[in-house]
Amino acid sequence: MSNKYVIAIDQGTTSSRAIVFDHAGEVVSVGQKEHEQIFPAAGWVEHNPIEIWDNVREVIGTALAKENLTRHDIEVVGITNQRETTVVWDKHTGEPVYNAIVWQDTRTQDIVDALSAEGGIERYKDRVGLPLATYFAGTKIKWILENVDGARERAEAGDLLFGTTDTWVLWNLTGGPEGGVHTTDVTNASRTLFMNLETLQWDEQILADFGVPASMLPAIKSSSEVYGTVASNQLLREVPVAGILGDQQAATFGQAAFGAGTAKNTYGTGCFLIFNTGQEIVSSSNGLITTLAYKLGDAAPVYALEGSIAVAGSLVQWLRDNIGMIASAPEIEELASHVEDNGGVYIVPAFSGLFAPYWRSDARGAIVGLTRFADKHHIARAALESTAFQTREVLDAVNADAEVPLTELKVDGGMVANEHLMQFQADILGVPVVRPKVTETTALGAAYAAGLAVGFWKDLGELEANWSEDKRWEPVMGAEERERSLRLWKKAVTRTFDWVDEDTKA
Ligand SMILES: Nc1ncnc2c1ncn2[C@@H]1O[C@H](COP(=O)(O)OP(=O)(O)O)[C@@H](O)[C@H]1O
Ligand SMILES: O=P(O)(O)OC[C@H](O)CO
Repeated sequence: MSNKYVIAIDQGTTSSRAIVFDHAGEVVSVGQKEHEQIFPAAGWVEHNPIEIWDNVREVIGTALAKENLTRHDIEVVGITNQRETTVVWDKHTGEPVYNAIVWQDTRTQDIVDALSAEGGIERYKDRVGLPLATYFAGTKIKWILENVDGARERAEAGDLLFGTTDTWVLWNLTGGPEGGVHTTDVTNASRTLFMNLETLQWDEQILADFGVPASMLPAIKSSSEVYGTVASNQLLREVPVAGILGDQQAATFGQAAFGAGTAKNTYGTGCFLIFNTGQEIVSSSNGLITTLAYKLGDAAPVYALEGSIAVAGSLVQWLRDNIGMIASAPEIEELASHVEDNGGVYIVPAFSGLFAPYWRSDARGAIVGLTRFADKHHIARAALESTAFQTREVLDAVNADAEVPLTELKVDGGMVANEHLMQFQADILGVPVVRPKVTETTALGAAYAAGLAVGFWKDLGELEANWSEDKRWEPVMGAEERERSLRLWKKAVTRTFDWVDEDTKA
């Protein structure tokens, strides 16, 4: 081992981070910068890809500078990313043809409706593991081709490239128009609606149905191999880039959830529970999606079931930015602690419809159970509780699909700093919730994938040994109370259905 460290780039929904890790998996240095959330219309969410790339370069510089590191201290680069968020750009100039359309964006509902007219939303589920939904990248590519002037012609002429933000960062990092590597990994490819889960190749028939030219799509590689080296005009020049994992899969890897039957739940902008099913492709009968967990070089792929929850920490952001109820996200904990319970208030944050296990794009957010008694403390509490209830519903789905119930849940992500939420989560699940010492599991997972490819770490056993428990919350709520509040939550969920119709679209 010539160099001491691995750097991971975590291109997330709210910010980009660069984190330097040592061989023990400990954080050595962090650079982080938020980017603008652009909301051009109700249901539309965009990011500026140029801002994202500028921020990625800046946070790499910050992380190195803080500890006086240079590229010579860094063995390898790993990339992890918000998944599904779609960038289309000109391969000759590197100019995006449109802003990045973010995973939460619901503008492609008409495309989903048209495609599902034949075969319903599960039309492609057997092949790709996903229902047709606005969430996935394929619908967003189609929207860009149909709505950006000249995009279809340029794509058909072979001038445009598509990528999720892993690919956008990799292409720019490795030279952009001058030889940039146009590649993604199996985990990101599995979020497009275009990758066949068995062959791990793009499905030509689905591409034809969507009208998307194959020439736009990146090569699909494993999650852990050398894709290229950083270009000569970058700070990390000549360092190999050797790991890519979508952020939720990266967190699974960083939590050392390697065996079939292991799981983790990440509480960030959204909340995503991933359950490792090993080499088996399990099709859910309970509203989960089937996805890739990871693939290490030439080894067989590892699959997973996933419960995707669109809104978790972003509800806290919404209370901060749109309502002005709090000045910072952590303040919600103090506010919620003023009351013993939610006062009968439930918030169902169906801002982008509801993802797992409902997949109801016609749902929109609701606050129910309001009386003159309810105040901001109850609202704060209900906001936090909504994340815990949504997690309970996806855990129930996992347990129903897997038949062997999970006996504890490993957690990570920005919201797990919230002790109140973690206790309530254990109460509502009825199983312990366990937080590891390193909660930057997303970046750690990408670092691990990259480090394994170049021998910085030798095997999964070495990574497992790095994992250690920080804190555990045991359930204390009685079963009757748990089931009563769950019934009320489910009643609240039904109140959000059927909201989107011709009137709301007008
Ligand atoms: N103490 C807290 N209590 C509740 N929510 C929090 C707290 N701290 C951060 N958050 C929420 O966590 C999210 C940030 O988590 P992070 O894992 O960085 O997200 P992402 O990777 O999606 O960008 C934000 O949505 C924020 O509102
Ligand atoms: O940026 P995060 O952590 O909210 O993750 C976003 C997911 O990858 C979306 O599928």
